[in-house]
Amino acid sequence: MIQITNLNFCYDSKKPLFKNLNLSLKAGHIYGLLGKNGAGKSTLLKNIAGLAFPQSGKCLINGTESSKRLVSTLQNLYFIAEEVYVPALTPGQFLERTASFYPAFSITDFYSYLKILDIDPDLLMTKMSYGQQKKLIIAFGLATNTGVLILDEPTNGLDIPSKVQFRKLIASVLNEERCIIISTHQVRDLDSLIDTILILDDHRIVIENTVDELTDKLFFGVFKDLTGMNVLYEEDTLMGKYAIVQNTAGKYGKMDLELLFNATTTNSSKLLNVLKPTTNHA
Ligand SMILES: Nc1ncnc2c1ncn2[C@@H]1O[C@H](COP(=O)(O)OP(=O)(O)OP(=O)(O)O)[C@@H](O)[C@H]1O
Repeated sequence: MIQITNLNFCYDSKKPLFKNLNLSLKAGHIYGLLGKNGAGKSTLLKNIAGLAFPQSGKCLINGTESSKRLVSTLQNLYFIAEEVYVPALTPGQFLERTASFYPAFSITDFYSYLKILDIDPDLLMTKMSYGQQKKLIIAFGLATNTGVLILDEPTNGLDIPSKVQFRKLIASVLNEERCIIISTHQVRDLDSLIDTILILDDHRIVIENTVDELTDKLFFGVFKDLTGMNVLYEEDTLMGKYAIVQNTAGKYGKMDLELLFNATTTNSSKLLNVLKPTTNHA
């Protein structure tokens, strides 16, 4: 659905942000995009959405370059930026003016999402708190029913009950035709939701694996003794070593996204070598 090939992008020619970045995203998945501050997550999402333009390389959505900003592409794409800005309209007025840009928009879904997220449909959006504004835009984005839904740090500003509702809603709107990409630092908010992990580091995507692929190859756990194991990353804890080891025994374990992120962004070569054979760029 989304195909990025040899993407080169920089804001300042002396500081390239992406160097020949490649990525392939399919419908029917929820992708979690992780990376350190300044790694370029928001910029990558903007390139996908046709809001930033590559110096070279291509970003295709269903075979069309998103930088062309064709109506057919834009009406099938919704991008929720990290910072939301709202006009002085009620949700109903906002819907009347903008929903028609999205042919698959569902008014029923919109009001139902507002109810679930506890948003007053009659309140002026500018009179809402930041968290309420963000939830309103999320409700609108989900109701567009676009094939591509991009959310940049969606849980920032959401309280705990709203995060729970957000997770439920996202899981409920995924279908075989929809590709959802979520960038986040709040890994604990989303680790049960994301089915494929993307880690952006050092100008490229270093991890592009499903959670199943990762838990097949890696085992996450606390160990008293790591002798004889292929230790890929370890942190000291009071209970022993919290480590990622190569899963040679085919054991089933739960992935710890935070530990994976720390491993990838500190010293990743051993870990990446273990993942290499199954890294899927299809
Ligand atoms: N409009 C812009 N003009 C110039 N430089 C920019 C612009 N937007 C972002 N940058 C720079 O590009 C780099 C990547 O920024 P970006 O916001 O994409 O990173 P990020 O991974 O989303 O960061 P964070 O996790 O802090 O939100 C940063 O060094 C930032 O300063």
